[in-house]
Amino acid sequence: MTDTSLITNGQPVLAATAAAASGPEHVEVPTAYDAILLAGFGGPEGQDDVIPFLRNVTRGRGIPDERLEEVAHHYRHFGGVSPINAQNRALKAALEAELASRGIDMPVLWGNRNWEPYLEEAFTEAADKGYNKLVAIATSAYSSFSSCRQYREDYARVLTETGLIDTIQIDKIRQFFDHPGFVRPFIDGVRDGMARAIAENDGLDVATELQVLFSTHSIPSSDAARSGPDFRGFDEHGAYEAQHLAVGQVVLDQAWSELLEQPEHAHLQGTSKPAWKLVYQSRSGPPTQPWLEPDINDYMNEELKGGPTRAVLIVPLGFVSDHMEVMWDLDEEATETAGELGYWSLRTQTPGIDPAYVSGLVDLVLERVNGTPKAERPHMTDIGPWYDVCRPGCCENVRAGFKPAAAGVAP
Ligand SMILES: CC1=C(CCC(=O)O)c2cc3nc(cc4[nH]c(cc5[nH]c(cc1n2)c(C)c5CCC(=O)O)c(CCC(=O)O)c4C)C(CCC(=O)O)=C3C
Ligand SMILES: [Fe+2]
Repeated sequence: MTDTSLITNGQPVLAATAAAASGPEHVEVPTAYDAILLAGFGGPEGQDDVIPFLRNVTRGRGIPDERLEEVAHHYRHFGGVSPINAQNRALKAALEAELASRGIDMPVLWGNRNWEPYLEEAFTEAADKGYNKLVAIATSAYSSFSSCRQYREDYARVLTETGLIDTIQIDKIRQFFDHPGFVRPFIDGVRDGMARAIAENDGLDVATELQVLFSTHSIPSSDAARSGPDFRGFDEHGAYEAQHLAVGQVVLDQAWSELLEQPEHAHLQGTSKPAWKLVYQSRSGPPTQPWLEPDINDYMNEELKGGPTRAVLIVPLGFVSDHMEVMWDLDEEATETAGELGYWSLRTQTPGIDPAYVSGLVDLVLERVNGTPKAERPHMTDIGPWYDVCRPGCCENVRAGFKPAAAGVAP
């Protein structure tokens, strides 16, 4: 008999692992998935889309249109067009090309949480084509409500609304913050960024005058505390902050050692790496609600100002592509703050469609197809490899309350 408390989305998880009371952490049993679901955030593609898009993002929270219009100005500034849909179209094409080049016959369906093409369309297309077992790639690398659980809740909501909850099984690849495919583009960006900082700032003392700012999306502190499974013993900022700190350290260490391998930088042997700091951006919500800090601009204005800093590298560590938060909050605002302080600054690349990232995502899918044992799964921090199946209560939103989620252990 199967234990029905162990469900992905109303269906028993693989029988081989259903015996464990808390469900499987890593599904080490091959699974014949019919298709990949690329699950995106979605973004507006013109001025008329902006408010309807923001209503979707804030669905169920009853935020008045006047307040949404305040948020809309970032989008309005860029003609009402978010770059995110074009980036997901490019990622879908790149995944298809990578799969084809490896001779893997798996279709890629694309659906967004907040804009066309919606998850509804992707699930309906899957059902029409008889694809009943899907493995999801959500375009978000870390553990938190916004970057993990909210996708899973939307799979459950949409499968329920479309009446497909008992037909389609959806699983997900593990959060990939420390997978080498995701980390490699950041290492390349930081290594090359340090080289440029040295080349463009005469006599720069890297150890004291260059700062590496790893930036990620701030989230409410209550979400941070609930990010990841609580039995892992993370501190009050949860898995979200711990994952970023661990990845930032790896990126800087690896970028530094690759820089020193270059003959023109060999003279840096024996000197100290630049200082680095995890900072946050894109805070929203009422000022009374605590969110993760420090904000990247506050950090420069309050901590770096008046010190020896001459150059900053801004590394968008929390982001998979150059979407609106990167283009606005980093390339406009943080870059302006750095300029006002007289700093040279450079924003380094996101993974986008970097070949390492694309092939890493395909490797992550194949882990699930092949049931790769945990011990053989690549991971660059001690925190990973992350779970295939989210743990009970993982990444819950205490503000919004409990909602059912697919692709995890219930509840
Ligand atoms: C952790 C995180 C990621 C993960 C990073 C990743 O996935 O890479 C992410 C991604 C994104 N967030 C995005 C846009 C928005 N996020 C909002 C609101 C919020 N995000 C939050 C967190 C995150 N968000 C939170 C805690 C809120 C407050 C809502 C609440 O209290 O629960 C709002 C509402 C307005 C506002 O509140 O400012 C908008 C418009 C876009 C699209 C960008 C584009 O169009 O290019 C993307 C990819
Ligand atoms: Fe967001």
